Amino acid sequence: MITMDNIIREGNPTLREVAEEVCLPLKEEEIVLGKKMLEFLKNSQDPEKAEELHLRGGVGLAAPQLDISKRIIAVHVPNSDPEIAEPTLSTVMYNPKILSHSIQEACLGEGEGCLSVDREVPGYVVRHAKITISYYDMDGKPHKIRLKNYESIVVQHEIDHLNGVMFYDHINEKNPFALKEGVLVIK
Ligand SMILES: O=CN(O)C[C@@H](CC1CCCC1)C(=O)N1NCCC[C@H]1C(=O)Nc1ccccn1
Ligand code: NI
Repeated sequence: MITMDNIIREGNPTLREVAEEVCLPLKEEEIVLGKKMLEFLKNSQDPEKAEELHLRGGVGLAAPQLDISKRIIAVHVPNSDPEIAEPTLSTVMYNPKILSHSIQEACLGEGEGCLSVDREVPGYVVRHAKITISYYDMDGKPHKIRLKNYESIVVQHEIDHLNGVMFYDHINEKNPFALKEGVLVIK
């Protein structure tokens, strides 16, 4: 089972590498890894398990964060409505690829963090507001989906990890909270 001890921190060169695509059909170990990444996210969002296992709550995880330089990400985005248990997006993506994106940009009003970054880095991380992505799931099935708002931000943060990009690379150094006209701020 994945715990915080398995997550590498900034300074580890793997976080700055461009990860390798996985080959289809997926290897058994790549399917098992995907399942374990998704399980980590679910555990991290379960109060009891998170406390017991000392997990920081996460909505996304990329294989490079486990020192595995492969293009595999997992996302488990809970519904913003606490009444609804069903997550809005919960899946493992192999070879995720942004096919197209909106001109409009967006950022999280609270900025971003990263399980591989043990410090606060204030500032807006401006990303594409909407993206169309392709990926393969654990069964090797191809998907093409459109994402917007919070899910779009989460997936972009994860795909960045596959390209050696950290969230703070996007923050305006001169004025971290500078916002161009028309950038959507997501609460
Ligand atoms: O690459 C992947 N990562 O680095 C884990 C990150 C991914 C998100 C950061 C911004 C967009 C994707 C992550 O999840 N976090 N960042 C650090 C601490 C907080 C945590 C988080 O946002 N938790 C959360 C949010 C809502 C509900 C439940 N938990
Ligand atoms: Ni991260």
